Amino acid sequence: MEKGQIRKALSGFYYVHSDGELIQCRGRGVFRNRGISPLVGDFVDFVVEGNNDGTITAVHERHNELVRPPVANIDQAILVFSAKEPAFNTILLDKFLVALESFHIHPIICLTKTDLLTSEENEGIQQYVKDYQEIGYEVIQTYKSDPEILVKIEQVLDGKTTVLAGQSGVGKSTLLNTIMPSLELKTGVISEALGRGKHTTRHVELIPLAGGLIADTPGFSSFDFDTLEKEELTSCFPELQRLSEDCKFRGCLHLKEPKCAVKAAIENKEIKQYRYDHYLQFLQEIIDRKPRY
Ligand SMILES: Nc1nc2c(ncn2[C@@H]2O[C@H](COP(=O)(O)OP(=O)(O)OP(=O)(O)O)[C@@H](O)[C@H]2O)c(=O)[nH]1
Ligand SMILES: [Zn+2]
Repeated sequence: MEKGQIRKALSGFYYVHSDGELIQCRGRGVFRNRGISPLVGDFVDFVVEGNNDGTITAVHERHNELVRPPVANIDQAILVFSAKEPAFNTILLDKFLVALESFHIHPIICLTKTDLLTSEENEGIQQYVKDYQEIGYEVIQTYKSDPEILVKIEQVLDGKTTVLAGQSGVGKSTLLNTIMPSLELKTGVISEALGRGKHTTRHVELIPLAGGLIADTPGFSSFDFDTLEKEELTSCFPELQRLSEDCKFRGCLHLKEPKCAVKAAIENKEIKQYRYDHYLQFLQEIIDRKPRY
């Protein structure tokens, strides 16, 4: 029995990477019966049968998985956000950050379309960049055909499995094409109107790049708070999480509890008011959510 990782799935075959080779494997019938379907990114056991062919016999436990693109065991996401067109929006940014944190996918913020900013607009944006860097997020700034982009993200990609995430039109495909010109993804096509993205016919593949793996299909373009519990929200805001260790009560939601370190930090202007406001807004969305049965 051998071990490897599924790097690509196509027409009923899984291409398992093992010892520097790609072995074409079939899934076993048992997967279909149990409703498990192997995903790109899965670490698997397989048996070799004949010349570079094999059968997957077991799928190892997943660290996480995404639906769009369908890929498992992701370390990090490059969260693509445009500085303009569509406008930079901290609520949406925080929503994506919370989503990724809740999936245990490390977010890296990539600000695109910086070429569209006037110097005045850029000043405003740079203030936000500073805010997010102070929280601890890495922020990469770039624009279409930025000749420096690979240098900027090389270190980030090294040793990690990365996906690109972000809302429609922010430049995800443009960025992927710049770092991997051989992909030739279509850009600027508004396809969501038909209810199906232009990427649905593409098969996701994990491609080696700069010492890591990157999913060739961007995705993860929206998120609601369906699966998040209100007690988990603090941990999705790194600066609140750090402070909450000093809150008097375990499970403090930082609303009106006495001796709350988060409220104190707001008073002292140690953390940004808008981040706390977004925390409150998301908390309310979770509280108002219809119970799931
Ligand atoms: N001016 C400018 N335009 C850009 C930049 N990046 C992307 N665009 C344009 O923005 C539009 C959308 O870019 P895409 O790369 O298709 O965006 P996307 O995030 O892949 O969009 P979806 O596939 O809908 O999710 C295209 O017309 C791009 O040419 C940039 O840095 N500067
Ligand atoms: Zn508190």
